[in-house]
Amino acid sequence: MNEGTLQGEARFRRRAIKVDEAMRLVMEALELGRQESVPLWEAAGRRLAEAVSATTDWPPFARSGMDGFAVRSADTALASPGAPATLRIAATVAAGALASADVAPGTAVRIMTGGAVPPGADAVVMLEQTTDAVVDGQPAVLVKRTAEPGQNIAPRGEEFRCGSVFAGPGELLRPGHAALLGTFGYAHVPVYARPRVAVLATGAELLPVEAPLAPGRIRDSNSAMVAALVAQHGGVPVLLGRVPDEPGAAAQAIVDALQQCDLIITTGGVSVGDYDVMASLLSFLATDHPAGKEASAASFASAAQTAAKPGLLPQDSRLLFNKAAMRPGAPTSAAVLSGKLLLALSGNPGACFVGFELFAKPALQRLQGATPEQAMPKQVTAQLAGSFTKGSPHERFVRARLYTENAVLCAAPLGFGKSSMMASIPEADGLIRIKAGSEGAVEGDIVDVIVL
Ligand SMILES: Nc1nc2c(c(=O)[nH]1)N[C@H]1C(S)=C(S)[C@@H](COP(=O)(O)OP(=O)(O)OC[C@H]3O[C@@H](n4cnc5c(N)ncnc54)[C@H](O)[C@@H]3O)O[C@H]1N2
Ligand code: MOO
Ligand SMILES: [Mg+2]
Repeated sequence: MNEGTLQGEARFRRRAIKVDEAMRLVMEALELGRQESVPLWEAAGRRLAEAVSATTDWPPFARSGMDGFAVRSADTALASPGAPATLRIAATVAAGALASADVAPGTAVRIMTGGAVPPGADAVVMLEQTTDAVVDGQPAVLVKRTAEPGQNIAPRGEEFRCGSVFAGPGELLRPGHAALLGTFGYAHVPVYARPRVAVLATGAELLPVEAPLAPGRIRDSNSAMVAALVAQHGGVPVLLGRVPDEPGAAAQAIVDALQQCDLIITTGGVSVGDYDVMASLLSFLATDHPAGKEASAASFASAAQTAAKPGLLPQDSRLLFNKAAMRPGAPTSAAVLSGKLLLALSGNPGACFVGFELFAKPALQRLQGATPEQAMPKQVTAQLAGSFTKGSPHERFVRARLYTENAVLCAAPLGFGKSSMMASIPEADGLIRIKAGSEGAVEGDIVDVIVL
């Protein structure tokens, strides 16, 4: 593939699809991700891959809820402060031990919180409601009140019956689940694996972060941002660095990424410029490509020098979209390559950020076990604080700060919000959706906002 064809393919006709449709296509293209077993200590924050159930009744034995005395409630039926019941102390039981004697009529067992209630007892009287005594030279206790049957005892199986399911596949594990998993002996937990996400920057102008600036060049900031977003949303970023706008290099990097990653994110080179390498590579999947789908697929394969890896492409490969009716990020593209999702985000940092939130974040959630509904961006309505005009007919995603005033959620558009700008990205709490076809929105309007 020479520069001439690259130019021709990049200019290949593209049809913009609505953002909601694009998000749906991405979601439909994804299967649930890989599963693995992780130590309990790492399980919180992951989604479960299999149902987990109680492996015993819980509590596993009748437990005392107080420090005090295990008694037969009938022995205390007539007790009062003036005429306490006198019970001989038959044994003492700490948590973790079993009493050496049962509670026979006229006796009590001294018991600590968490101790197993001995046979015979049906109530625990708290220490504060008793007085120590000695009767016939034997230790005894005076109980000054009637004990109700069951008082201060957690019966066996009160919370869980053995075998009952307490969390199902796809459920997001919270610290409370960790407590239950620990209780029921799950030292390892079946969860969805953290997806490995290839992060590849395209563009001959890009320098590594550590390099001094040179005329006309800039440092690659998208890789760092995308890697941070991937990690924030549960994935493992695999940094593939930068490739120049050269189809062979880009295709080879992508073919390598397919072998070690679950999802591929590229940035840059998706527009119609002479050197927009991703647009050119993806055009091979378009069914109405001038050269024909097969011919252009072959050109991708040869660009990637995949001869040594037969079968990797173009099986199970298709274009999902190569233009979305949105700004920023109109040229954002997505494809399935060898069964894996490739998201080609715009190089402009603002558009790259928005593209990640709309497409990559949901994809990461889905790969980690979320249902399509759970995976989609969380959207709320808010009152627009400040007006916003727009020129293009496309739907607009405006970086915004969110705050509440008089119990109303407000969204204030941030400055420096152009596609090429990044100053407002760190401050953004949400993306205001300004409807397609509108000329904008005015202060006080109720708008949809994607919460970041
Ligand atoms: N004639 C047209 N020109 C452009 C159109 C159009 O429709 N017709 N679309 C514009 C829109 S909208 C966008 S968005 C950009 C998309 O550009 P690309 O995705 O092709 O990205 P590049 O051309 O590679 O770079 C754009 C811009 O971003 C900088 N960049 C790229 N990669 C990085 C990186 N890793 N870190 C930091 N900055 C990066 C790059 O230097 C450019 O300044 O196209 C418009 N053009
Ligand atoms: O679609 Mo672009 O990100 O507006 O400049
Ligand atoms: Mg470009």
